[in-house]
Amino acid sequence: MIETNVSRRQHDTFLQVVQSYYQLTKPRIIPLLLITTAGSMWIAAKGEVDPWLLIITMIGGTLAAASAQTINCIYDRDIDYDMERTRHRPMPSGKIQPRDALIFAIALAVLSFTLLTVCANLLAAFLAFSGIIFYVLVYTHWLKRHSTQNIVIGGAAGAIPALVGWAAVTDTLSWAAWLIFAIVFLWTPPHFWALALMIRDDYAKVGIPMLPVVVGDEATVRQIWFYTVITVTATILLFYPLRASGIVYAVIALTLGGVFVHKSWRLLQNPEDKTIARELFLYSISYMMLLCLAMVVDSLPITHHLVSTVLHQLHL
Ligand code: HEM
Ligand SMILES: CC(C)=CCC/C(C)=C/CC/C(C)=C/COP(=O)(O)OP(=O)(O)O
Repeated sequence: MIETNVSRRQHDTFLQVVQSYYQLTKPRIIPLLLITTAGSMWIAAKGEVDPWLLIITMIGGTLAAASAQTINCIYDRDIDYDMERTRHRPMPSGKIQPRDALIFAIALAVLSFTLLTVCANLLAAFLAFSGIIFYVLVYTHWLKRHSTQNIVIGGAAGAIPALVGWAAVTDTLSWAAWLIFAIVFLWTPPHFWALALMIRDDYAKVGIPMLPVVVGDEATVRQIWFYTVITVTATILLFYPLRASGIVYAVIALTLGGVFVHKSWRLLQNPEDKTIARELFLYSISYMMLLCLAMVVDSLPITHHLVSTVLHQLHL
């Protein structure tokens, strides 16, 4: 009886440790990073992605993003302890020691680099690795605590998975790859600042110069509006002039973009309204998810077939 209780306790402890390491990687953000990678891969492969390459790239991307987030958690453990939202993360709550977390992060980075090099290509591996370096050095170390442009410039790290996907398929980077990168890059300010409007006081408390803390709500929503409009404009360039995606993508991108611009416009009219800010933040996530899904669907051979049949029927 006593033995059973002891082993159950050990089992519980083991599970708790695994769970803490899992939380260290900020796992809820990773699926969307992978969706941008997938959108890029499908366009690069003209709708016919090698399933094995897809799985490898997803695993390699996950490991790289998890490594980057873990190092960010180590670096930010002081401010994470002071903020309500992040206080219960494994580092500030003392569940994991910084040294152990660093070993974990290095192991993840090495695994990611090795896997992508061996099973995809060196360019994809280097890009994923550069994502870790950029997120840690440029965003977390250099900009996050020192500039209101922290997430604009630092946001480039979050757009790198799109390049990883393209590189994994073609072993090169084209204009279309850079455009998908630009779309995620330009989308990041509306995504994050909408949230930052809601949690401004938390950031102010720890002295992080997020835009709403420094310039206030009105100036922030003007920036959100600007970036939303150019994000939506950028999405259309994939259809014309690049012609990397077709009409199905263009229609979906315009529809999703219209809603994005509308929500951003409402916020511009009501800068203090936290409900609208929250709506915009939540929509930004669905927007990116559906936009990438549209890239995938549009690239499929069956979609091309259906579109040409319809155009033929319409004598176009
Ligand atoms: C510098 C750039 C970015 C910053 C500062 C940022 C910041 C944040 C923050 C603070 C949250 C709330 C998370 C929480 O409550 O713990 C969040 C949520 C989220 N972010 Fe971002 N983000 C950035 C870029 C991205 C990118 C590039 C993606 C994916 C393409 C992304 C996807 C998400 C998702 C899916 C959520 C919702 C997670 C949930 O369900 O809780 N973010 N972001
Ligand atoms: C290819 C590759 C490895 C790319 C890495 C991309 C990456 C990890 C992007 C994450 C962006 C993000 C969610 C930042 C959170 O900011 P924060 O850390 O300031 O948020 P917090 O306030 O919740 O701590």
